[in-house]
Amino acid sequence: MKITDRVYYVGVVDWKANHFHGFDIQGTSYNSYLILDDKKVIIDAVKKEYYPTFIENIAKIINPKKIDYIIVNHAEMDHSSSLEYLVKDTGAKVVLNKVTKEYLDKMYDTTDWHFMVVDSNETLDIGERTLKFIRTPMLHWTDNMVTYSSDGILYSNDAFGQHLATSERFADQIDGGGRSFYEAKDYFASIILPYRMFVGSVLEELSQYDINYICPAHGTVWRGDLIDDIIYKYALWSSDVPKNKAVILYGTMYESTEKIAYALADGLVNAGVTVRILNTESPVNKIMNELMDARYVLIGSPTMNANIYPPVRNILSWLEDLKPIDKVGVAFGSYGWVECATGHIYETFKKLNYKIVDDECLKIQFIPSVEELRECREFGRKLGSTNNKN
Ligand SMILES: Cc1cc2nc3c(=O)[nH]c(=O)nc-3n(C[C@H](O)[C@H](O)[C@H](O)COP(=O)(O)O)c2cc1C
Repeated sequence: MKITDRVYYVGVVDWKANHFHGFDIQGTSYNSYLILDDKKVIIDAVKKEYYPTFIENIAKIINPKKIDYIIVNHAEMDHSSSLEYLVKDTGAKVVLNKVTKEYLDKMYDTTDWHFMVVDSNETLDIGERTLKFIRTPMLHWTDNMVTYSSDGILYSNDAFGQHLATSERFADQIDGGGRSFYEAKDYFASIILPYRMFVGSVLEELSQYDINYICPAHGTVWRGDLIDDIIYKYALWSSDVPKNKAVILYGTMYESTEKIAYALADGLVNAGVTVRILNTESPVNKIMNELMDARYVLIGSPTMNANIYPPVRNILSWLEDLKPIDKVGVAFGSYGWVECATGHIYETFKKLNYKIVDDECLKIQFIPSVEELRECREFGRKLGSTNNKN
């Protein structure tokens, strides 16, 4: 499939992927691009099991033996595990930075591979186009880089990517880009978020280039007005500026904690706060997608075996790792005889430096009464009405 003049999509759409290291997805794609200039270049590869389709896609356009270079922007296996076959079938030189080389040498038998090791800002002339390599370490591995082609194409690897399986190749072809933006946010919230402090300098570096297409390694290609929009979104998502929004997460065995969650939501909505309620067993990427830009995080858990309910503990550990910051934290829950869950939630809030708002009315013995729920509703209303800006 053609992206632009003599640039082709040769990647593979994975329609059936529903899991990606702990995240729930509805398919994805492993994107690879073929540039036909004086030199023939492949940018990034696909997962090993999709190699037959990948090489067939290439062979439909050019004899694979004519490929001169394979650019490897990132060593992660979803892009690299087919390289052993691709290098053998093409005989092409592998262009990568020294960290990526170190990782590939560990992962595969690279004894017979021919390498060209490049550093940030080095260039490679391939005819009419010049490729420039720009290191983007920690977005999202230590080895990442992007490749800018002088015809205005940024091959961004995982940055600006989305887990999305579609027959359309361009973001603007699906809901005017809406679906791609949603999935890009999901991807950012679950994969890029802990490294968001590195995003600003990368965006600044990229601002000096004319970009007509952003071709990521997953999902759809950004072009036209959507380029500025996705760059703006990356700046926004990495800024930690919250909306007047509350995310209420809860686990429950017999729905008492759920009743508290709904009462808190009622109060917050009354105070004009946007509310999202999610069970802690929801996919973590869906939770993080909503939570990332919320001001209030309210987490509820029943007490179970003198401890926190395990599905809630699980989400606390994701929070500690992905580190969404600058939030107001509230813990709540139902218990039978001795309340033990909320202390664990507050421990996480403290680690993340959240402003904690606490009240005894949020710990309820067994099934909440009408009066207890009224108090929770009132708590939610006050929380949303007070200026809790950190
Ligand atoms: C398997 C199990 C273990 C429990 N362990 C405790 C406990 O150690 N301490 C306690 O105070 N309550 C305990 N409870 C009681 C629950 O905390 C109580 O029923 C609470 O209302 C459940 O809230 P939920 O309806 O949101 O699940 C336990 C309940 C179950 C089912």
